[in-house]
Amino acid sequence: MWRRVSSLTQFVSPTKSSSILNQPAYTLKLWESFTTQIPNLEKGGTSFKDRIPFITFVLGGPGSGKGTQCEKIVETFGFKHLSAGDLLRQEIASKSEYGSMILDTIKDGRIVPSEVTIKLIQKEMESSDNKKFLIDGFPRCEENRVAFEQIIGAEPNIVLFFDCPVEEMVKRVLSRNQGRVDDNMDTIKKRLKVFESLNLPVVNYYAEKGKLHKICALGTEDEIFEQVWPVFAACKVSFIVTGDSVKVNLCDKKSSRSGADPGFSWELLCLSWLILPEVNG
Ligand SMILES: Nc1ncnc2c1ncn2[C@@H]1O[C@H](COP(=O)(O)OP(=O)(O)OP(=O)(O)O)[C@@H](O)[C@H]1O
Ligand SMILES: O=c1ccn([C@@H]2O[C@H](COP(=O)(O)O)[C@@H](O)[C@H]2O)c(=O)[nH]1
Ligand SMILES: [Mg+2]
Repeated sequence: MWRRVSSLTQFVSPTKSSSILNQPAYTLKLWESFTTQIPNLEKGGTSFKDRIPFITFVLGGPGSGKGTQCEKIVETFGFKHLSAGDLLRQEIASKSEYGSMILDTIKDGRIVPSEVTIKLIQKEMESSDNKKFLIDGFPRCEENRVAFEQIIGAEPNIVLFFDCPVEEMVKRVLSRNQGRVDDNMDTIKKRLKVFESLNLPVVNYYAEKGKLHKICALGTEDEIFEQVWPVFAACKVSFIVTGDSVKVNLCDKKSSRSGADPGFSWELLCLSWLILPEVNG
């Protein structure tokens, strides 16, 4: 038996709401893709295979902290992290047919052909049980973006953009010390040019579509995550169907955070009215 979740208004904070997530239709779709155990109402069960992926693109210049924040998002919200750069570096390490081309391209700060990168991302997405993906450092240009939509047949639900001053990015990359072939001044200059001329148009495209969440990438890692957290927190609600009742749990990490508000929970409100049939009368 389904029961309407009561007292949802306590979670609703309209003043903090994000424009895109305010739309009921979008919210419903977002919910379907974000929840890991959403009940399949028609079949009366949970269909993991049929779940729609929830895709987050994570964008920002070299050294802006994408990878660092992705680790925190994974830890807190259980996403699968797919760093396009890491996938390409794995190709180099495995000496695959594209390995030397990828190495030359990365050394020169250029962009690897879309088909190569997307094939690697696609393989990871298809083989993952997790359907919530953080795609880090991709798309790098408009051509990447269009090719992803065509090949994967999906658009991102959310786009994060880590906005960082150039001097800070250079400082971070030069002190990264991970032995990357592109962490040197010569390549950094090229990467920054590519970022400005090719990455930023993608960022602007998603801003115009209302999907962009711009994060100020200055500050400590924790301070930055304070801005990232609310973007996902409103979606992180798990359903536990137990017999004739439905429990809704807000993000379990909420109480451990200092001073941040989860933002809003229009999702919960919409769920109350749209998803859960009121069987109990
Ligand atoms: N908020 C921060 N303050 C200071 N240093 C940071 C911060 N966030 C990350 N770093 C450090 O900066 C370096 C670059 O961070 P990270 O690798 O996460 O960036 P990135 O955006 O993934 O870069 P790239 O695009 O080159 O892969 C790392 O050494 C990381 O430890
Ligand atoms: O989608 C992508 C992602 C990366 N590259 C190339 O790899 C390097 C390093 O990428 P990071 O995200 O900084 O790890 C990047 O400069 C490009 O040369 C790519 O071509 N396409
Ligand atoms: Mg990175």
